[in-house]
Amino acid sequence: MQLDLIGKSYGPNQVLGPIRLSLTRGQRLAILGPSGMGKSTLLRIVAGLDPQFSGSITGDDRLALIFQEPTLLPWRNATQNITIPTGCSVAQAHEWMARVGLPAHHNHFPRQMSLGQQRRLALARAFAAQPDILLMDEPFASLDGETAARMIALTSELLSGTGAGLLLVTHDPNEARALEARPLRLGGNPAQIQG
Ligand SMILES: Nc1ncnc2c1ncn2[C@@H]1O[C@H](COP(=O)(O)OP(=O)(O)OP(=O)(O)O)[C@@H](O)[C@H]1O
Repeated sequence: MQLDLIGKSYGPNQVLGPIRLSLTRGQRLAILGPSGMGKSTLLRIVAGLDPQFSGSITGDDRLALIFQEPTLLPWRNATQNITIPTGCSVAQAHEWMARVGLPAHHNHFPRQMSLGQQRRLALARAFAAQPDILLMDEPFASLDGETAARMIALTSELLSGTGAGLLLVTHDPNEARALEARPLRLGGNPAQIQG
């Protein structure tokens, strides 16, 4: 994936300036910066969710996206939350659930699962899509320290096991360090990557 961003504005407000990013399988990058700096805006552009920017994105990598909220389907059980969006088989969904530590939750609905379990299900769903690059927007926020540390370790293990790359958006440099992601700090107005 190669991003050549010239700029991104919301109406008259230019949020992002020129930014070049390139990322491939096996590489890990973290976009750091304070609240409101444009981190989520940048990730949404990379994810293809926001076509309204000037510049270009090239590459045919398969992407999977994880937001802060697990964004699960409330009326589908855990297995269907993986099979429906990814098109994988039930057996594959169950295998991913086992890998994230949810072997006994096949028929649970999201509301019957803790936030930490829902996050693990979202992680299983993302990997079931067999991404080349995983895009994550503050995925460990609002988890207690121990749960966040376990999720980070699990994410790192699955990235290494599958060879997927990572683009992580976070305000927390410790998360980037724990995931061995190269930190890129957004700053300035409009925001760019600072030296
Ligand atoms: N849909 C929108 N319309 C107008 N302005 C927006 C929109 N989305 C974001 N912005 C503005 O763009 C700027 C960057 O927002 P963004 O959410 O990308 O920042 P962030 O670094 O991800 O912040 P946070 O860490 O708080 O999530 C902010 O000033 C925000 O108010």
